[in-house]
Amino acid sequence: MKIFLADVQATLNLGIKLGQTLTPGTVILLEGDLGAGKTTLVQGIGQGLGITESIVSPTFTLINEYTQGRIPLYHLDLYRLQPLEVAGLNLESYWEGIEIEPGIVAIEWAERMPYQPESYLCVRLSYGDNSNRQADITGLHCNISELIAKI
Ligand SMILES: Nc1ncnc2c1ncn2[C@@H]1O[C@H](COP(=O)(O)OP(=O)(O)OP(=O)(O)O)[C@@H](O)[C@H]1O
Repeated sequence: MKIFLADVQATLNLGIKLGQTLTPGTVILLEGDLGAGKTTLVQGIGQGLGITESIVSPTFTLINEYTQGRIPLYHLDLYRLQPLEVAGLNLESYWEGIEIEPGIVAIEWAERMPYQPESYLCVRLSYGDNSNRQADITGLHCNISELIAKI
């Protein structure tokens, strides 16, 4: 499904709806060029979850965890890593909920993952004309039609 995002608020609004709708254990793979709007979407997800802390890209910390919302938000950014380094991170523990409370796992630069979870939502953001953006939402083994009906 393709969604036109006319401005920053439209990107935030999409994230807000996702944050209000998604269930614990959902993995969102975020793809798109530099500045395509990945972090903005996660900021919207945070708002939708009721997180009031400011959400910044974890480019250097790799993972930021926010636990004050409806369910936890785990925000990862793989930009600085090579696939082999990603492979050593044991990211599965985030979506399998091992030793953590299950939440939403949002992964920026998911293209760098050498493997993917068994089920996920993928949001690919791209530049449109006049500096707007487009989101292309796909999914694997997740009920995407039910989700899309809600957003
Ligand atoms: N729909 C939109 N239309 C126009 N500008 C937008 C839209 N969505 C987000 N932006 C703006 O694009 C800029 C980059 O957004 P953001 O930082 O979220 O991108 P990013 O994909 O996370 O970048 P990076 O790859 O560098 O981490 C920000 O200034 C943001 O406000």
